[in-house]
Amino acid sequence: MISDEPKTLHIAHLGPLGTYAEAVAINYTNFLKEKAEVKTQLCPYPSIAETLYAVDSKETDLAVIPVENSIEGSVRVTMDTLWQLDDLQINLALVMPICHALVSNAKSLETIEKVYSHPQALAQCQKWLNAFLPNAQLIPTKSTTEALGILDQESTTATISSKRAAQIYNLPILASSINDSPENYTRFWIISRVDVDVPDIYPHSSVAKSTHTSLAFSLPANIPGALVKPLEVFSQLGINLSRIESRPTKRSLGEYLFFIDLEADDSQSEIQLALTELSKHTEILKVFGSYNVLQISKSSN
Ligand SMILES: O=C(O)C(=O)C[C@]1(C(=O)O)C=C[C@@H](O)C=C1
Repeated sequence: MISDEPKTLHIAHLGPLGTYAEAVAINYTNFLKEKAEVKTQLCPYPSIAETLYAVDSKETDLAVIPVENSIEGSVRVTMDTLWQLDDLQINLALVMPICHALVSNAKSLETIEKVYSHPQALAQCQKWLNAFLPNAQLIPTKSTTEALGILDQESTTATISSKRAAQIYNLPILASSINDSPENYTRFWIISRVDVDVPDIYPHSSVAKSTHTSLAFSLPANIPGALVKPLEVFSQLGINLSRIESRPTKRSLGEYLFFIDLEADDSQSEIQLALTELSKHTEILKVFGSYNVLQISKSSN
């Protein structure tokens, strides 16, 4: 018998409970419920790489992954893992305002000896940490919530987490808005396998056309001008780049992969032409697809 029950979409995100990635997944789930009447189940994973492996191995349909932060730049593990995997595509970008808090049972800042958090969060609060906790040991964790469980046993320990996480774990906030710039945003991508039909969150609107396309490539040879040729393809076709990042190929020192975001939709004829041209000047070319960008409101984390 064929069931009329809508399929439940499983969405992988960095856990445990209370991460920023989970807050983004909740927002995305609300969009899906409202616009496409889809059921979802959130699936926390212990690391960002594992959320991508979950989609790749068909354990989940989608993954929410952090890509880039306005203070600290790219999330390197995201780029490195995306490059390793094939057949994944970006469906949507969500930009989340990030407001960090210092969470601790300590009576005052003076008694704090250790601060745990995700390296991105520690880096986004460097100046504040130098100014207010110059002697504290900074300990990187896999997420901003991984160490929240130990705070009840350790009164000289703190974490950098969201206000929402402090509420979920019922823990006190010792200092709020501790990121070095109040304009702190992280861009996340919603990733699926290319063969998965992801519901359209704009079914009845005119916002159908995608605004961005992302891709990555390696170069055929490490010679002068090797990067100029691929970049010229975009300038000659009048396609604007909104981001370019390099990562080591991990094959030999000084060899790089390039990650590029374009302000265009890959169904446009210029982009089709650009991709054909680009394949002539690159060694491996991976196109992660076209998507729209949505802003999440400040009250969400
Ligand atoms: O640890 C979390 O809460 C995350 O969702 C990860 C992450 C990141 O990797 O950038 C997401 C947003 C913030 O920039 C800090 C950490």
